[in-house]
Amino acid sequence: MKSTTLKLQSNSHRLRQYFQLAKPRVVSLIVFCAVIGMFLAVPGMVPWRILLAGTAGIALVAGAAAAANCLIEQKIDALMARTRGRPLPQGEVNSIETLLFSGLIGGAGLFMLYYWVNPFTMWLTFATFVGYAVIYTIFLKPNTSQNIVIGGASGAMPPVLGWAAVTGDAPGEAWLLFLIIFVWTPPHFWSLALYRTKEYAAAGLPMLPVTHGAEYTRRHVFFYTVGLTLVTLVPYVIGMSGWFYLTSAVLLDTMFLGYAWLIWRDYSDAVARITFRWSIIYLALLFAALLVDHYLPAW
Ligand code: HEM
Ligand SMILES: CC(C)=CCC/C(C)=C/CC/C(C)=C/COP(=O)(O)OP(=O)(O)O
Repeated sequence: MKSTTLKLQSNSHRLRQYFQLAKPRVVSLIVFCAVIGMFLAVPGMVPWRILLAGTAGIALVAGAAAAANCLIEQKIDALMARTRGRPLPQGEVNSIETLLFSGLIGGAGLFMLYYWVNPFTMWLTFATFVGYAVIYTIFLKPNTSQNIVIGGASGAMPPVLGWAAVTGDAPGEAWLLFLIIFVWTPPHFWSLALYRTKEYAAAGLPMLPVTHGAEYTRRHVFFYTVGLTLVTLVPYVIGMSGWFYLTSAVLLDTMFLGYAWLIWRDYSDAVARITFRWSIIYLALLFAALLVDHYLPAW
């Protein structure tokens, strides 16, 4: 009896470790943005098969990409306080197990997308996987301070994937949502990098504050946030969204600009931490506003 309980406990511990490899918190916001892309693609309800298989497929492939990133970066992860506790540096799982896990869930996700959604979405999602797990993780991240700007393209793909899942197409509106996440990524990441510069330097990663200094990075956070503000107004300007979205975007942008201004002109690690946390809440609320606006009667 006691040994059965212990075995169950250790099984659930192992499951939790595998779950952690898939970076579940980041992936949940990615999936949220993809699902909103699905709803924005059509006037009425998204067909259930597309909603369920599309969501599960994109989540599985995003989780596989995150696990592949953990596999490739295990040595670097062991060097940084923020990432040291991950399952690979802790020895909770090994490289082969991680490879199998990533291949298995990624393969299952691609299969679902191909057969239950459409082949176009499967190929786009596969390209996104390669963009993050190979191009960003192996080539960009260790080699250029623009790593997250270029690599941000794969993180920005979810709304396009969602849109493609429903329509089999990727029109301009979907790419506008892509652009929002693309321009959001630098202030999101660089605010974290600013208060973790020493860790990145110790790990030998050429993140912007390591290569170009804090002042340069702080200015870039501010100007990217100005760019983000402008891009987030476009859905209203082109008639894709209405007043509810515009009001929400202006409020959210004002907060973000306020934090970004403080980062530039009155920096403290505490402000950078808050800005990083805010960037996540901001993106979730902005996409939620797009969704609510989509179903509100025209104002
Ligand atoms: C190249 C693009 C990106 C980079 C370099 C990046 C980097 C990071 C880093 C370093 C963290 C800290 C995780 C930690 O505390 O251990 C983080 C957290 C987070 N990121 Fe990003 N990110 C990117 C894109 C995205 C995208 C596209 C999304 C969602 C649409 C996203 C959502 C999140 C969320 C929700 C968290 C919080 C996770 C938590 O609380 O554990 N990120 N990001
Ligand atoms: C198929 C699909 C939708 C894929 C999505 C790709 C994906 C998981 C993008 C998220 C970006 C992300 C977790 C960046 C973390 O940066 P990092 O890896 O530099 O952070 P770390 O230092 O925490 O590992």
